[in-house]
Amino acid sequence: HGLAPLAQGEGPVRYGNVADMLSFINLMSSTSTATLSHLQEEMGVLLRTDMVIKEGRYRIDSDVTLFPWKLVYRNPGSGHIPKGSFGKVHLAQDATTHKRMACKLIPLENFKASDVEIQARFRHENIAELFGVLLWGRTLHLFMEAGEGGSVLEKLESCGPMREFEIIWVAQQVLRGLEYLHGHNIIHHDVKPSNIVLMSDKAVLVDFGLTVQMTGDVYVPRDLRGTEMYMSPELVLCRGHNTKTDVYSLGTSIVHMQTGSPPWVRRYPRSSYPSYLYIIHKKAPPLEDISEDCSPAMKGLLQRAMDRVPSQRSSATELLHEEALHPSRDEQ
Ligand SMILES: Nc1nnc(-c2c[nH]c3ncc(-c4c[nH]c5ccccc45)cc23)o1
Repeated sequence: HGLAPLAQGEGPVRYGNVADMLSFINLMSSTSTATLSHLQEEMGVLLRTDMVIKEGRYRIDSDVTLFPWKLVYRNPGSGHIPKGSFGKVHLAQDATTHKRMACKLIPLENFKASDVEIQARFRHENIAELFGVLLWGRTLHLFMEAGEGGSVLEKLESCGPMREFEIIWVAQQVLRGLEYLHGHNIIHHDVKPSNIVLMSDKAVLVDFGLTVQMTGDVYVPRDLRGTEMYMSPELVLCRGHNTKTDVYSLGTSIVHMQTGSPPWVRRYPRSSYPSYLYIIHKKAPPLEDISEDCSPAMKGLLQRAMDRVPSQRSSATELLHEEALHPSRDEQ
C-alpha cells in the first residue's frame, strides 16, 4: 500500500524530524481510510525522545495514557473536553517519562494535511508546539504542548472579567505569536479566548485548523473562517483580507477579557440575533463594548487594533510597542 517506508527500520512508530512528520502527514491524507483501517498497529512519527517508543510501538493505555481534561477551575466530574475546530482535546501522559501533553483526536476522514502542516513547520514559544503524530485505527492523534492552565475562555467563565495587568500579560504573548505568524504571511483565522491557552509561564495560541499561508498580500476566502463574534468587518465581507484580521480578533478578545462577554452580545442579545455578520458589517468596531474601567492607554490600543480599515489598523508588531503593554511600575 505504499506504506513500506514506514514499516522499515525500527517499526511503524519511530522518531523523526519535522520533514519525516510532514511526509507521514501527507501519506495519511493521501491514503484511503479503507487501506489504513486494515493496519493492526499504530503508526506515526514522534519528534521527541521524552515520548518513549518501545519495540516500535507507542500504545494507548500502556505507553501513553489519555485523560479527559481535568479542569483547572471546574469540578473534575464535568469531564469537559475542549473541542477544537476538528477534534477533541485530551490530556496525555507518557507512561515512562510522565511527560504531560495535549492530544487532539481527529477522525481520519476529517483530516487534511494543512491542519498540522503550518503548526509543524512554524515554531514559536507562543504557538502550541507539535510533539508527534500517530494514527490509531481511524483516528489521528496529534500530541502537542499542553496549556494546563486551561483556555482564557474557561478562565473567564470561571473567574469572570480579568484585571488589566492579566490582560496585558496575555495580549503581549499572543501578539508575539501573531507577529511571528504574520511575518511568514500566515493568518490564524480563529484568534479568540478559547484558542489561547495558559501555562505557568506563558500563553500560547492553539488550533491551526483554519490557518492559511498567503501567497500574495491578500487572501480571498472560499468560505467564512472563524468565529462570528471575533470576526473583522473585511472578513465578513468576504472580498479578500490579510493578516490584519487576526489583529482585529485579538482586539475583540481583549474586550471579552475585560468585560467577561464577547463584543456585541450585551447590546444585541443572542436570543434576538442568530447571526452577527450584518451587525459587524454595519457597525464595527464595537468600541461601546470596551469596559468602563479600561485605562486610556488600553482604550487607544483597542481603537488601533480594531480600526475598521485594515490598512490603517495597527500590525501585531506596532501593538507590541503600545504604551498600554508597558505600564510603568506605579500604574500597576
Ligand atoms: N483546539 C485545539 N487544538 N490544539 C489545542 C491544544 C493544544 N494544547 C492545548 N492545551 C490546552 C487546551 C485547552 C483548551 N481549552 C481547555 C480547557 C481546559 C483545559 C485545557 C484546554 C487545548 C490545547 O486545542
